[in-house]
This record gives sequence, structure tokens and C-alpha cells, in this order.
Amino acid sequence: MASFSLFCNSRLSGSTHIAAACSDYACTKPGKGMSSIQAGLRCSWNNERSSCGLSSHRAFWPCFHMKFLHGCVCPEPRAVSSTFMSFCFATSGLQTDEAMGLTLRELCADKVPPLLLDRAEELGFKHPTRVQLEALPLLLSERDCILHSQTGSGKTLTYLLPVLAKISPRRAAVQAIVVVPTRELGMQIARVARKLGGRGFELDLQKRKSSVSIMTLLDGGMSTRQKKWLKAEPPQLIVGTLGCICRMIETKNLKVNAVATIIVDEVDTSLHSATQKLLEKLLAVYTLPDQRQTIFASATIAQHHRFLQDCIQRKWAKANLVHVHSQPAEKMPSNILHHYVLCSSEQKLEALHAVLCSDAPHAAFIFVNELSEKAKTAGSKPSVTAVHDYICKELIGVSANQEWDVLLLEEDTNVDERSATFTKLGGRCLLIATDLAARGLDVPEVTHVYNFDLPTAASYIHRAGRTARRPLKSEICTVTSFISSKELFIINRLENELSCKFSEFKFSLNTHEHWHPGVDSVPPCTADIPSQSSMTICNDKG
Ligand SMILES: Nc1ncnc2c1ncn2[C@@H]1O[C@H](COP(=O)(O)OP(=O)(O)OP(=O)(O)O)[C@@H](O)[C@H]1O
Repeated sequence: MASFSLFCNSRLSGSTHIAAACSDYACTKPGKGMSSIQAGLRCSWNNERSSCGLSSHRAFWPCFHMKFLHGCVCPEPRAVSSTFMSFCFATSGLQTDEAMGLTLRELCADKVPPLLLDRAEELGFKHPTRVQLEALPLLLSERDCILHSQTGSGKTLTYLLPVLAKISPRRAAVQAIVVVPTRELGMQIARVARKLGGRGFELDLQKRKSSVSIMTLLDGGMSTRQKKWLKAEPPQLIVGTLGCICRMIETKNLKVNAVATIIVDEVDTSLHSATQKLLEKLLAVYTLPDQRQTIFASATIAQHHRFLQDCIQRKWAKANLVHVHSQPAEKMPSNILHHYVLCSSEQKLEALHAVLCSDAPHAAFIFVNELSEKAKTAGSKPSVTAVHDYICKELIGVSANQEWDVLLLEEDTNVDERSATFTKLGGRCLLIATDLAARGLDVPEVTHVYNFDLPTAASYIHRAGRTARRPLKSEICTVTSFISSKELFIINRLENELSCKFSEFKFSLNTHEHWHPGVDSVPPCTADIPSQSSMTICNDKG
């Protein structure tokens, strides 16, 4: 038996909503724990306080067994279920979700085929990450959802499991679409989907075909063979860029009448004037929200309350769209250290070389800003290429780390080279890239990220997020930005906007050996911020 307290503004509606919220959330918990949670629910009033007792099955309600009886102000009765959940996680005092002991299998029991769960376990997904814990029950009960959580927190598995579980492998029709901003992210998501649900477990226990066929529709990569395949034997899952998917629908190569789920990954990248029109067509014209489940995902969604309302008003999603905001106080993983190096623009390349030699990262991403349109028209050499060439010249063959695979990724690289670069990612690689590589790419070996040029705050989050990608571990990773003294104010701004602390790496150009950090092993300040979790809910009444 465990209990918690909620403070509400209004007695009557508060008590009703708490009861409704608890049973609503209990209903989203699959399996045998559910009935005992509902049975044990009771509400009573005590000086403006509604106290709910929950007795539950141990396996399904582990967080309540560890800490309970906390107060939580509920500002809006309708938001009570979000408060309820955020409260549970924020006050549970748990460091990792693994510590809660709940397995992915228990969380998804009865809603995800055992073969799919077996495969997830084989791939190392045994315990859910925080966002999986919060969102999977909702997604598995068919709710439309905005998944808003840190980079590397496991959003891909969060939406792929319910999608693959819902697809009927014996029906030759496109049943789900994942929209991605770049071809590299598309290739990566298709790879994860194939590992989970693609060829490999062809037959289920009743000896029926149970693998899902997956196809990518990525810019620049549509062959006649693919178009024929789309028509003759449609795949069940499509992973593609918005432009490519819309083109295929308009040219009637892709039929969407059987689509039951659409996921828009990195959704904030689709909200610019050019792409938003295409997104509008896909979500509100070619397909209808009432006939499908809609999932949006990103680590950065500016003005998320407004985004949620807009989605409902524009009929991009159903009116009961839920915003799952996992750990909102921590914009970035707390195991990332943030450093900056002060140097003039002429010294930058040398400084980068020196830091690389000093850090000797296992694998790293080096981000360089794209050239301005003006510079491009003037025929200037992209600085990303210049950095790549310099690194190759200086590092390869002379350094002790000559086994690094130095790779280049930028917009102007042709499709085949981009695919080749993507397949080489992993192991001991140094990728020099523009922001093309900032979104979603998952190379768990990356321990260091370098900002040769400073990005915007949102881009900083995504670039930094290419490291620290083992959600249930806390190895320390580093992001180093190279700035001139004139750019120091930007660092201050980033500190405020991102709630993180930067420390200076001091360095002398003549003596690379004497590199030393300004402050030794500064713990990231986000570690001091109390862990929180919140979730906003919007129903028919808004
Ligand atoms: N339950 C889990 N247990 C262990 N590892 C996991 C689990 N879920 C996901 N991962 C791993 O965590 C890493 C990050 O996952 P993923 O790429 O889905 O993050 P993300 O939240 O989509 O990040 P981004 O916002 O940067 O795209 C991947 O290497 C993935 O394999």
C-alpha cells in the first residue's frame, strides 16, 4: 500500500478529476496490475487536500513502493493526470529507471507480441528508459502523443515498439509512416526497425509470417525499382523525408488509405514555412487524424503548449493529444561536460588539432557551420571541407591515433558518398560535419563533440546530444566549443538558456603538451537541478 497527496484549486472538480486521472492512468497500465490499482483507489477530502490511496501489484507500481506521501500542487484539475505522473517520477528519488526494476516486457505485456519483445531484449533493450516508461502505456493505448525528451533518451524505440506491434505483417499495404528530416536519420531508423521487426523472425509461433517489410523513401534515392516495388507489393512501414513521401503520394506511387500511424520525428525541423505546407498536406489532407495515431518527437519543441494547441486546431492530431515532457528541467543529459576554448579565428584549426590530441577521443563529431548563401555564391570553399582537409593532413599518419576513420558529411556531398559515410559511422571515427549530422544520429561510441563554430541554442542541444547516448549509463562525455573573446557573451547566454555550466580550457598555442582544463572535472550543473517530469494533457474541452 502506498499513497500520495495532491492539492487542488477546486474541491469538487479536484476530487473528481483526481479519481478520473488515477483510473485513467491505471487503465493505461497493461496487465494484471491494473485491476488492483483501480480497486484500491479511493479519494477523500482533508482541508483542501485530496488524498488518494493506491494499493497495487508490486511489479506494476514500483515507484510507489519506494517513496510516497508527497504534496503536489495541481494548478488545473484537468491537468491532474499529468501532475500525477510527473509527481510520481519527480518524487520517487530514483536515479535510473533500471533501478525501478520494471522490465520492458512487463511494461508492454499483452500489447506487444512476445517475438518483438524477445528481439528487443536480444538487442539489449531490457529495461525501459524514462521516456519509454512514461509514454509506452499511452502509445500502446492508441493515444496521439508528443514525445518531448532529451537527446539519446530512447524516443526511437518508444515509437517503434507500438508501431511494429500494430502492423499486420500479412497485409500488403503501407500501414505506418515515419517522417525524418535527413536521409541519414532515415537510414538509421529503418535499420533499427529492421533489427526489431524486419527479416529474421519470419514465422511466429503459429508459423505465420511475422516480419515487417520496411522501405526508405529518402531524397535523391528513389529508383524505378523502388517505385515498382511500392506498387506491386507495398511495404508495411515507410521511413522517409517529407518531400519524398509527399511526392510519392502525389504521383500515386504511394497509397496511404491503410496508414494507421504517422510519426513525425524531429518535428520542429518541419515547422518552417517551406516544409510546414507539406506536413499540413500529409497530416490533414492525404490522411485524416481520426483514422490514424499521430506521434510527434523531438528533444526541442519551442513553445510546446502552443504547438500542442496548433496540432489540434489544424487537425494534425486528435483532440486528446498528449504532451509527454520527460525531465523538462534537464534540457541535456547531465553527464555531459561543457567546455570552451578561447582563440582567434586564425588559431582555431590549430586549437582544434591540439584539443583532439589532448582528448584522444574514442570517437568524435566535429561540427562546422554551413557557409552563408552569399559566401556560397562567391564560390568560397566550404569551411567544413577545409576543416576536414586540415584534420586529415595533420592527424593522419603523424598521430598515435592514426586508426581514426576521418569522415566528412555535408549538404553538397553526393548521395552515394553520404550513404558510404553513414555506413562507416561507429567504432573509432572522427566525423566532420555541418548540422546535417546534428539530428538524431546515434553513434554510442562518440565520447566527444566539438563545435568549431558556435551554433544556436537549439542546435547546441542536438549537436551535444550526439554524445552521451547510453541512456541507462552515465559515462562522462565532453562538448568543447571554440570561440573568440567576442563570443563569450554567447556562452553566457547558452548557460542561461540551457541551464548548464561551461568551463574554460586554457591553452597555449606553442605548447600543445601543456594543455590543461581551467577547472578539473567540473560536475555539470544540471546534476543539481532536481529531476522533474511533467506532462500536459489536452482533451476535447481543451
Ligand atoms: N531501453 C533501452 N535500454 C538500453 N538502451 C536503449 C534503450 N532505449 C534506447 N536505447 C539506446 O539509446 C540510444 C539513444 O536512443 P535514440 O536514438 O532513440 O534516442 P533519441 O531520444 O531518439 O535521441 P535524439 O533526440 O538525439 O534523436 C540508442 O543507442 C538506443 O539503442
